[in-house]
Amino acid sequence: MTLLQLTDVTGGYTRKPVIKDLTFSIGQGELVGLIGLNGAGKSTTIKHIIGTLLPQSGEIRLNGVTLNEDIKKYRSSFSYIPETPVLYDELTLKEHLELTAMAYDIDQYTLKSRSEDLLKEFRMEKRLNWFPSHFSKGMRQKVMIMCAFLVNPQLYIIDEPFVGLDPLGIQSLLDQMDEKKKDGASILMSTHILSTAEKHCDRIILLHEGRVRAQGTMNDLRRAFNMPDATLDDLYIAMTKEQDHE
Ligand SMILES: Nc1ncnc2c1ncn2[C@@H]1O[C@H](COP(=O)(O)OP(=O)(O)OP(=O)(O)O)[C@@H](O)[C@H]1O
Repeated sequence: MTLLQLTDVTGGYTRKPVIKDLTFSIGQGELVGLIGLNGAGKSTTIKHIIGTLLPQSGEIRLNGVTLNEDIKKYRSSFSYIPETPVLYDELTLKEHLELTAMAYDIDQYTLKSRSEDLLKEFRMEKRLNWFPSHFSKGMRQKVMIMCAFLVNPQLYIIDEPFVGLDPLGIQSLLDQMDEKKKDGASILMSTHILSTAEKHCDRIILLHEGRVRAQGTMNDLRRAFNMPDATLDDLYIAMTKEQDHE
């Protein structure tokens, strides 16, 4: 079943569009990678999906509704992990988790049991009463990740999840993502770590200058580029060369 559907979405920050005629979908239980060069429009696409930017034309449906039709249903269907962590300086890690629970109507019992698992998984149990100013970059990222997983939504939207995490943190995140997928949740992640994307994504969307250059499984992409044995790195470089010819 389709959870997220973008249809001919054009949008950006000014009247000049950054993303153009984007059409793609994410099904239940799917991990989809959003891949493209710096400036290709990955973060801009994500901003449209989470509703901080509105499409100039086209439509985004999540769980069957657009943001305008049912803002509550739309918003509660996803959680978002931004590229740069956004934390409250005056709240401890524990308070960040509590605030998230409050915002999403998560009861105390669920908060406690989910938090315990996440704190252990991300090796943050001893830092519950710390403030963000004492966290390293990776730890700040982990706070955002834990808050997103605490919510247990149908769709996770993750912008550049692996930057700043140590190898254990990356493995924990991949494990969490795998577990959520098994429970039927969907994940959209943008990343430049192509080997990880190739290994873990069910489908990949290759964005090029704001348009979908190709999408599908690795085999679909290989066919689209006519490169039968290519890795995602090979395909990516081929796409870059297309740009150089223009
Ligand atoms: N706040 C903004 N206002 C105006 N233009 C912006 C803004 N943010 C990004 N852009 C422009 O939108 C285009 C796409 O940027 P975007 O951040 O979506 O790329 P990206 O694919 O996420 O890149 P990266 O891999 O570097 O994160 C770029 O040309 C960029 O200059």
